[in-house]
Amino acid sequence: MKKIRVYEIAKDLNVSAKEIISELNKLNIDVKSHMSSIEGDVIDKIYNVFSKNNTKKSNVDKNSKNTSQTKKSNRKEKQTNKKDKFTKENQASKKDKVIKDKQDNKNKKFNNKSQDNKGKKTIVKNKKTIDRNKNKKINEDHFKNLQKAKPKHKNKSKAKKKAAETTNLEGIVNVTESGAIEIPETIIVKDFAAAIGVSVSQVISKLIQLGIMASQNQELDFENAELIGMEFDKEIVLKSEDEESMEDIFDLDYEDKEEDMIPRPPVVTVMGHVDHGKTSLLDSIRNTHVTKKEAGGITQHIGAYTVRVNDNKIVFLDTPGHEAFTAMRSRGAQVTDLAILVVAADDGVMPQTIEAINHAKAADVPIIVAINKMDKEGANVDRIKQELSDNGLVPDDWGGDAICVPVSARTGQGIDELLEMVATVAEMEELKANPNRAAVGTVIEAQLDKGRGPTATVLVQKGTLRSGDMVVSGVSSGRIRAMFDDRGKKIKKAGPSIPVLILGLSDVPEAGEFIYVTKDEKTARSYAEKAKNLIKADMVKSSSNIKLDDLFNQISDGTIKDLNIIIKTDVRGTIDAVKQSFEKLSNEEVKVNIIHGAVGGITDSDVNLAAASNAVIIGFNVRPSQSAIDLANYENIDIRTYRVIYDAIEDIKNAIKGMLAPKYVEEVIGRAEVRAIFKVPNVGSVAGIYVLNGKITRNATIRLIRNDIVVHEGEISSLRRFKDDVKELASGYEGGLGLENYNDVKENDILEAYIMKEVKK
Ligand SMILES: Nc1nc2c(ncn2[C@@H]2O[C@H](COP(=O)(O)OP(=O)(O)OP(=O)(O)O)[C@@H](O)[C@H]2O)c(=O)[nH]1
Repeated sequence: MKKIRVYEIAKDLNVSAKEIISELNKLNIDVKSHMSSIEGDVIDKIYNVFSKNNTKKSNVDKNSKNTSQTKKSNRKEKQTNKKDKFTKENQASKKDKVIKDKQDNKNKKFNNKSQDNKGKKTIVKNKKTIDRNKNKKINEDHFKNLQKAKPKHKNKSKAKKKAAETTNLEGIVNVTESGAIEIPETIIVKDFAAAIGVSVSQVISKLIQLGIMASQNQELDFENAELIGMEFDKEIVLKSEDEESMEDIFDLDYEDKEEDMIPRPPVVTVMGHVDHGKTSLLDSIRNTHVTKKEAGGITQHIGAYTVRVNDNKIVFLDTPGHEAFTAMRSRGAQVTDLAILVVAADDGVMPQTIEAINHAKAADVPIIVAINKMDKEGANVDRIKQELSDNGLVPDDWGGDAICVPVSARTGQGIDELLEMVATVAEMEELKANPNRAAVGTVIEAQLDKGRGPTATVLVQKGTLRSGDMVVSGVSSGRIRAMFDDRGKKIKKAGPSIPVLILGLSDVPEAGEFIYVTKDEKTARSYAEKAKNLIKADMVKSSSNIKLDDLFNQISDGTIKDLNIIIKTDVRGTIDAVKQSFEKLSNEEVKVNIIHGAVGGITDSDVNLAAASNAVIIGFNVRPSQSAIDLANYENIDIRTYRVIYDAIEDIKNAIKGMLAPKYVEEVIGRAEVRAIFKVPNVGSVAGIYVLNGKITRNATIRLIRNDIVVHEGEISSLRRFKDDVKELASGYEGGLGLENYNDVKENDILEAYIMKEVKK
């Protein structure tokens, strides 16, 4: 039988899930949350309660079946419904009132700048005729431009570029042969206004009439854009994805000629098991102290440092060591020319040592082993060499090709020799790059700095990066406002293999993402915009996947329970690390899914996603906005924030314990004797009791024992001491006790109180 979730009906009826639940409860139908589902005639009943017309209901039917209809026709239908709502908004029907009340409440609750929609609507109405005439003129001019820019020849990208020069919306908007305007899944309000050739304020006014408060820089989804388009008599269609790669379209990278290449410094990653001394080794090499400053004493972020050995430079990436950072570490190995594998001489080859060996091997990166903590008692080089051999890394003095150097980060023993080995191996690798070209690099780490905005550590790989260059990395673009080297010194340029911290990006880029210098601002912006739309489309896809049959069926079958998590962090690299750690907590009964991860504070849209997919939100070093907190309270969404990953893992572990089908055992907490019976009008019998042992609590279940036989079992309806309601009565006290739906209590009966206690697995 077809099932529909409460929130889906709420959405369709445009009322809150709470209202639906309360109506269902009135109908004696037991539903607990917006994720509960109802079926059969209950669906009809609830639609009747809300006096819904049949068209709407059949929409939900169709959506829930989700079979034959294409996405496009669904959209069309929804659009027609919305359009109806939109144009008939002044009719004071009951439904409209519900919608409006809800909207007003929402605005009051979640939008600090609550506005008087009514007033605005009147103004818009009066201006409507004038606006329409004005629009006509703007539209005609605009369309002339767009039509002019419409591709007339076969060379797609050239035509696109030309179109963009006129519309300044390259990569975002196109005009089809039939004159329809192609837009992506989401579009910025001001871009949309430009695309349809009306003023931004006109679009915003229409949005307000739809109950959407949006500024010119906010995003509009396709459905609303389509609706607004109709108001201006424009056909809006969804743009199909390009198959050409973004880098090709924007002409951002190319192969260098051999004769342009010159030697560059090696980039080295230090890897190894937790606490084997990676940070200490780098400290010893750089002679600074990093460990003390780190939260929880664990290296959380990738840093990069340049050191000088004789006349050569070596660049070190300080990759974090704990298992939680496996994903980041593997990224580190990909930009790396050489890996130093730290193995503590007193501890030996451990799981993460093996993992590190595999990462380096997969990336085809040579490994130098630093056998650390040689100053410690119990340091045993031969044992370590044996263990390395057992794991496919045969030391050179044992006939293999793995160079092993015994060191001590504490005393400095062997450090010079280690660096010399690095320089020698790097020389054999003949590492080269062309410094005279537009720079291409990789983002090693990125974060949101309170004072300076988005910052990124970039490892330049080709060309020379300069302060003032226009760059783009995924969705983030901007002109480099300032550039610093690894010692915090402001610099003007950086060549191949040099790590730099850059300021001036629009957003926090993703660690592991390429960063390109572009010829101008327009190219960078268009690239970033396109990347944003691609990601958004992916997110829409993946979030709707979560809501669909798969998950739903799995949960309702009871074959699997899912814990969905949304992660928000201050640093991009943490997302993958946390994702891995959390997903490892999955077991046979609970599956942990990270459904979304992003950098930045916890916003309303995170809460909405959590509500739609029944997820909890976990933040690292970020906080929810006030409106997200309000919305989360309203939607009953759990938001948890942490500073250290391990605390979060601990909490999730416990949450999982709670989610595992709990086992309960009965625990008797006390006994009382009935010494008198009182008849209370409108209430029934109340037993005057004396607590013999333990205690009687208000939430306990009572077993009524008469002559050693259980004659009744049930809940307590009242528990009093003198005239006051109490939560419990302790041993030796007297009081009054009423039993739910039971009046046949007799003197000398024994009341045994018990609770059901969960047994943790
Ligand atoms: N005796 C001795 N102790 C060392 C040496 N190197 C590191 N340690 C100690 O080992 C502990 C771990 O060192 P870290 O440098 O933090 O290890 P790590 O591998 O960077 O650890 P994570 O960042 O947590 O992965 C610290 O207490 C260091 O003082 C060494 O050569 N000799």
